[in-house]
Amino acid sequence: MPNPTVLVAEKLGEAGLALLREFSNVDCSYNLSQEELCAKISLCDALIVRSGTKVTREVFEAARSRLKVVGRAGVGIDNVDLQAATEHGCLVVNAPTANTIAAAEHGIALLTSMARNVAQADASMKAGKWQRNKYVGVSLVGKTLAVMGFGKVGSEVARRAKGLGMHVVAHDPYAPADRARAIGVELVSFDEAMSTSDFISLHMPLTPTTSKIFNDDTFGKMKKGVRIINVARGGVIDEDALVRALDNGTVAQAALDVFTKEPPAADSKLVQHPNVTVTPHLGASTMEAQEGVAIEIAEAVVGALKGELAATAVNAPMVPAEVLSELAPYVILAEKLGRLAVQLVAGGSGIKGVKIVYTSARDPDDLDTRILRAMVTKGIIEPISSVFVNLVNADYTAKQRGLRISEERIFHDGSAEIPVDSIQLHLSNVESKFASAISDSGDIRVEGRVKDGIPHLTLVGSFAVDVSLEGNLILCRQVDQPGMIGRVGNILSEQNVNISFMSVGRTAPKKQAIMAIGVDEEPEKETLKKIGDIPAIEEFVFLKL
Ligand SMILES: NC(=O)c1ccc[n+]([C@@H]2O[C@H](COP(=O)([O-])OP(=O)(O)OC[C@H]3O[C@@H](n4cnc5c(N)ncnc54)[C@H](O)[C@@H]3O)[C@@H](O)[C@H]2O)c1
Ligand SMILES: O=C(O)[C@H](O)COP(=O)(O)O
Repeated sequence: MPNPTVLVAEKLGEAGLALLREFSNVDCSYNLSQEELCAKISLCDALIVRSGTKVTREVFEAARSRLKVVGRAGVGIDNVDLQAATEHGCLVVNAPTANTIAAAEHGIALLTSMARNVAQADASMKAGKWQRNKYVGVSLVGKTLAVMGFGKVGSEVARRAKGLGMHVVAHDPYAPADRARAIGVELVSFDEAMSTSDFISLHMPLTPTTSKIFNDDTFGKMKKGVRIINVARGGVIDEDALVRALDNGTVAQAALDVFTKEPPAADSKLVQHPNVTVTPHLGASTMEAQEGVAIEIAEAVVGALKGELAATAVNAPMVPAEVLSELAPYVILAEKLGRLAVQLVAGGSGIKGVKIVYTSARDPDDLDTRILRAMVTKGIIEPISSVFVNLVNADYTAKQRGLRISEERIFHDGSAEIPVDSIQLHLSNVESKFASAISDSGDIRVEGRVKDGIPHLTLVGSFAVDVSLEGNLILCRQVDQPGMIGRVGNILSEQNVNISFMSVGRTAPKKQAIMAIGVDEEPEKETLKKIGDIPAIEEFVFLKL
């Protein structure tokens, strides 16, 4: 396999680039136009951007399924079309933590410099003036600051503002009250935050709900002479309404790091307003934050390219690293069971319903099965289509194909140290090319377990077997009689096919049995035919795992 290619479309810290280069070909091409990006992207396995690149549906379409991961070297993913990414099975990862402090510090820098007219006074002095009376500021101590969006950045801003002696309230419909209480911040309603605050600092993401949430109506609810800081996203403010509020004195000052359109027009009334302090989206731009972000995103992208499940996935379930490592062998088991089950289905017999049954000693809340369900889906769909299925698009792809996947948990009286005792797949309303795979309830049924970290097949239909799920598998149903293992073994060894495992499960001595044989190589058709010709063998199937 050639090394993957990573297109880095915006400036990234050296430490991140070095990590990427260890594993991939890195193409640093900055300031690409949309057309240039679309032209390049079909040659790339990963794309890394900051906030300056729009990763639109057009980009995903132009990638023609090669693009596996988009890494956003920062927090905000409003410049990436997540729906299009998901539909194309492209994972989007971000670097959510490394620039938090930088953004919070920039928020505080804007707050303090705005209150004391630092930028305006500096410009005035550089223009040769000495205007001490013009630039009298306002004090922060004892004033009320409303933090709108009490997430990572918002809570760090709150913590720092408390240190400046401010009274801090916060509004965030999703923030836990105990986190606010721990910092000494009161969570209040939107309207209360608007009407009681001297300073309002914005820290929410740009979403359809927050778009232009600060508009004529909300400025109308604010205390006259309020001061606003925005280091979140320009789009949360209706910028024309803010200019009106500044002009009529409702808003005394604003300090803005972010704009609806970046860069804003040179003659933007907002940027040029005398009561507005602006910076060109510098919140994350410290040496320390950029090195941290570069490393965070490079690790996430390399991990995703290696097929590891990302802990900072934006369009896939976020699964903590410790859960990922604990579930790793079960992830393999789930995919192999799916792969195996679909190969047992007779041609022309479309699969509609799949039930996944987990037996586990864990409390349902302690077992996150989303990855396992995604991997079963991958195992079922990939062998019968050209679609690339991963954690990102598994549910979407299943739905598109009319595949209903349900899950059931059965409590197993064992150790809760082990996340899953067994995984069973039931494929309903299908015929099987290996009749013995049909269980008493009429479904194709396979079951597996993890033993010593290795996935094993433990049940086919109603037959207990025990064979590790590696390489390829031959399943034979035979009349249980001595010498069968030797006969099949001889046929395979004649063609130099190495047998890795063998297991026989029978209903009763001398009755029917299922022989499961693990083989490293794929036997030729002629060899398989010879096995089928053994009189005691009633049916057999060759399965690729
Ligand atoms: N200027 C910069 O360079 C810079 C740097 C870092 C982050 N940011 C931006 O800052 C914002 C916050 O980043 P973060 O890392 O703290 O994200 P975060 O996800 O940790 O926090 C966002 C918070 O906003 C809350 N929220 C969502 N909808 C809300 C609403 N309608 N009203 C109030 N709160 C709402 C969420 O519950 C969450 O707690 C993002 O927009 C991010 O893109 C900008
Ligand atoms: O969302 C973010 O992380 C910040 O807005 C930083 O964006 P940037 O990487 O373009 O500086």
